[in-house]
Amino acid sequence: MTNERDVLITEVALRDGSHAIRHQFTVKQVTDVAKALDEANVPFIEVSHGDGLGGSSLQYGFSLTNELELIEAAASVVKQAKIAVLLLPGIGTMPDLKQAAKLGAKMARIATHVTEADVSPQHIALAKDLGLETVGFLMMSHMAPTEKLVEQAKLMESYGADTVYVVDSAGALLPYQVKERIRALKDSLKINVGFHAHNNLSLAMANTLVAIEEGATRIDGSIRCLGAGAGNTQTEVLVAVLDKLGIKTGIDIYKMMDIAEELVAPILEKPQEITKDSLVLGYAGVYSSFLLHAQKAAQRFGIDSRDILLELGNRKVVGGQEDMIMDVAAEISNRGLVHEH
Ligand SMILES: CC[C@H](O)CC(=O)C(=O)O
Ligand SMILES: [Mn+2]
Repeated sequence: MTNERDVLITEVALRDGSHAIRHQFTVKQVTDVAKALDEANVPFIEVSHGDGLGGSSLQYGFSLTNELELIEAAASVVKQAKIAVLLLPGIGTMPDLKQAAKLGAKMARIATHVTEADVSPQHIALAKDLGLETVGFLMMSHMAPTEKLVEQAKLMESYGADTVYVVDSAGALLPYQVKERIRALKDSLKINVGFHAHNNLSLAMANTLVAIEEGATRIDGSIRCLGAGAGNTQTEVLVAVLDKLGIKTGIDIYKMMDIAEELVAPILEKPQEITKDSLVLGYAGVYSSFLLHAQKAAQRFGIDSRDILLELGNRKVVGGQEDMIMDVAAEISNRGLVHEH
């Protein structure tokens, strides 16, 4: 395979996909998938709890396997790929990042809400000090106007990030909105621009292509759509589409198809598709990682999960406010009782 790449893909199934399987990855699953992705020449493979380093908790869901063990295992089987880790300041800590680097992580993605880049300077600086390739990851990008996004991206650039990502956490952005955001970042930043999609409105591929057209060179995908909500841009499909467009990823399409079919499909509890709930995530602009939490709350209170998700969207609830999901479910359920009597 060639190492000539126009676009550098980060495969996120072993991190974003953790949400979809309730953080139940085993060491064997992670090593098998990471080794195969490495052999397919994927340049970056992200491994962490779905909510990033330190995410294993009552609030976000306990991991079956300690993520540090998963990171170490993945790092031990890759030859050319770099292992990336996600860190949300406030969930993960500086010691977590140091430990991940010691175990073989080579890229740190520091994620904040789109209006809160100013919580990330210490983490970005530490990642750089550790010699890691450093990415600023602006989540829920649909919630801020483009000027705000640019302001926040510039902050991350000033802290030392090598790349800033527009992250469509809810899968809520429409193609023209992606176009405007990526173009504005390309016009305002000197560093790389990246894009991370969720497929809740079936727009992940279209949005990713628009982002690339506007100059994004760092792109996330999840193989077999193993990501939160309806998953991300499906990596093996993206690799094929980019190949048809003459855009080089350096990734082996046949190997990616085989990994999707033979290694990743069996990990899924059910095939990834746009269900009524994942559609509502995109429609209402809700964090994709809230999906299973909302379904659990709906079951507990005997209510429709779509009502919970719509209300979370109305309230503009963001990452870190997972406890609101139960609160909202309880309120909806109480309101229901009031109506009945
Ligand atoms: C909770 C972290 C989140 O899953 C990061 C991410 O992939 C996103 O915001 O889309
Ligand atoms: Mn995501």
